[in-house]
Amino acid sequence: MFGKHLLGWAFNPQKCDNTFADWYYFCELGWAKIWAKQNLFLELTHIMTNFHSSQIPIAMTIAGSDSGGGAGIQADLRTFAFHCVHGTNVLTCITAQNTQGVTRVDAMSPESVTAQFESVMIDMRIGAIKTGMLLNQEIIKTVAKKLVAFGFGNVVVDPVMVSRTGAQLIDDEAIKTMRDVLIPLAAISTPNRYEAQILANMDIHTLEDMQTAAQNIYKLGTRSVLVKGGGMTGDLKAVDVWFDGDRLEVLQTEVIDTNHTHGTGCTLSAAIAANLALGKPRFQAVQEAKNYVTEALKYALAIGKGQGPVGHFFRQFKDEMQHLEIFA
Ligand SMILES: Nc1ncnc2c1ncn2[C@@H]1O[C@H](COP(=O)(O)OP(=O)(O)OP(=O)(O)O)[C@@H](O)[C@H]1O
Ligand SMILES: Cc1ncc(CO)c(N)n1
Repeated sequence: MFGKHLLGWAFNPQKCDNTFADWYYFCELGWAKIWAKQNLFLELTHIMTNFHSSQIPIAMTIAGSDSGGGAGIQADLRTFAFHCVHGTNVLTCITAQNTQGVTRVDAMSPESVTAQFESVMIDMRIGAIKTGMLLNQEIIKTVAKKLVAFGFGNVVVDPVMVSRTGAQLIDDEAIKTMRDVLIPLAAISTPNRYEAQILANMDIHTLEDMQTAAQNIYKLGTRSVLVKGGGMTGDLKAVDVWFDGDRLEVLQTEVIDTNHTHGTGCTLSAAIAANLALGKPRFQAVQEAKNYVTEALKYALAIGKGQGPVGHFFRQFKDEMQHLEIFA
């Protein structure tokens, strides 16, 4: 394309939109250089096309919008970008939300969810998908149906049902559908403490409880499960439990002393999906994602009157914004 453009310009300079640099190039360097430049463009176009089709990892988030920008698709897309993974998104609902809570939720129609999903899937090679807030039974069923129709198995299901503070976010019917229909399609499910209590049908207070819950949830059909500890107390806040039918692992990092934990769960599942899209094995994808969340928590942003979001782009913040004292 660039080559053709340059050729057109060379034969008819008035009709093409060229820069002064190109004009100078034409006058000063002569035809031989023009042809060299054209060939360089052709070469670059070739490289870009090849890069496009085979090397750029792509992930998808099927989730809700958070107007405050800390959780939901906003957190997911930032997380994908951090991992140099192109992010696509299927919007399920729009929340009016800030660092203090959610004041309104509007659901997208199942038809819209289907159209968004199909539009992306028929055009791009998606490496991994994560699901977040799916809100109601109809949307959960729609997503499950589409995953089956496209035979897509590399899915991280973050079963957003109960907030970390224990508030139920979706109705009982939707919870049942999540457990019976979507969790069995997951490569990895990532319930928080309260979601794990519902899915495993037990109370969770100790590390042993988290381990038992992980094993119970595995029986629902998910290929592996990570029970997250953010809703626990003390050191267990930074402990997650992994079970894949074979390995039972405890993943522990340091506890970060901050109130600004909004969107940790979204960020974790998006980072897992990004790592899967990068071709990493499941357990490694989870380990690296947990380390990413821990680092992002260290640079959590003290914005708003409530719980601020984690600092997804801590690498840039570390160097450029330290002096602003915005961190938790
Ligand atoms: N204070 C903390 N220090 C270190 N790690 C934490 C802390 N709080 C949460 N985490 C980690 O963050 C990840 C997300 O877990 P969490 O239980 O907070 O998910 P969630 O409740 O789904 O989050 P969300 O707030 O997005 O709903 C887990 O790996 C958890 O261990
Ligand atoms: C849109 C959205 N998805 C997920 C969560 C859970 O953190 C949230 N608060 N908001």
